[in-house]
Amino acid sequence: MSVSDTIIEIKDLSKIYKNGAEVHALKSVNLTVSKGEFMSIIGPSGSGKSTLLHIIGILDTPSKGTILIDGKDVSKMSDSQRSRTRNEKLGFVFQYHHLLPDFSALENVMMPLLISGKSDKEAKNIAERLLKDVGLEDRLDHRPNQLSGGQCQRVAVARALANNPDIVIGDELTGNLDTKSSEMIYDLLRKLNSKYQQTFIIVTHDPKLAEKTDRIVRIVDGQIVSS
Ligand SMILES: Nc1ncnc2c1ncn2[C@@H]1O[C@H](COP(=O)(O)OP(=O)(O)OP(=O)(O)O)[C@@H](O)[C@H]1O
Repeated sequence: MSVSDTIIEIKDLSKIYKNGAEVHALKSVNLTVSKGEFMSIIGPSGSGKSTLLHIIGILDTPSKGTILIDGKDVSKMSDSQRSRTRNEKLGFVFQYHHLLPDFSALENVMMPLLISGKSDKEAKNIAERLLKDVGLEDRLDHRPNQLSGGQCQRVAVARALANNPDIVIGDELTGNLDTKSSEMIYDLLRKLNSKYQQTFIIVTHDPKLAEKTDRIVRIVDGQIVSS
């Protein structure tokens, strides 16, 4: 693998939470992720999956070790550089969709594009294309309460892709959905991964869903035990 194929490089990374009893949530984790990988992180409850995902998403900082995103050391960045990198390079989908209830599907996907300075017309074109990609071209004007749970998550996926991030992160993104809708979302992610060549990193409890990804990273007690 050449250096330019690497999008995330994690070296000797540890996370210790110190509120009350010390918890060693991650212990000397090493992980290299290539551009365009479709990867899942699995492991028992409390094993450190979300902690690792939050550090990759620049939502949290390691206690020790380094994380390079696209060759840049995130641990050495100022707060404003961290925010900029997060906005430019990362897209997020969480267990709950966090869509704005008073806005339509189209407006929810347009929102991050308008915030990043796109014109109304550009934002609308991109949002329409992405909502078509997730199979919701006939639901553009529906608000979240007029959509099913699976459809809301599909809007959330379209919104995460709006600013064309290099890395899309999903934390138990199908945790509230039934098996059929969950599988549909994973098949959709696979399709988007092939179409846009973005890197997908998804935390899940469900080994059957993880099987749908190209690489499974298994964490037990803060350590990667297989990859
Ligand atoms: N903010 C925090 N403060 C203190 N301890 C924390 C904090 N967040 C997580 N932990 C602890 O760190 C460990 C790893 O938690 P983490 O949420 O990363 O696990 P997880 O594998 O994602 O679990 P789950 O599958 O149940 O969501 C756990 O023991 C947890 O109690």
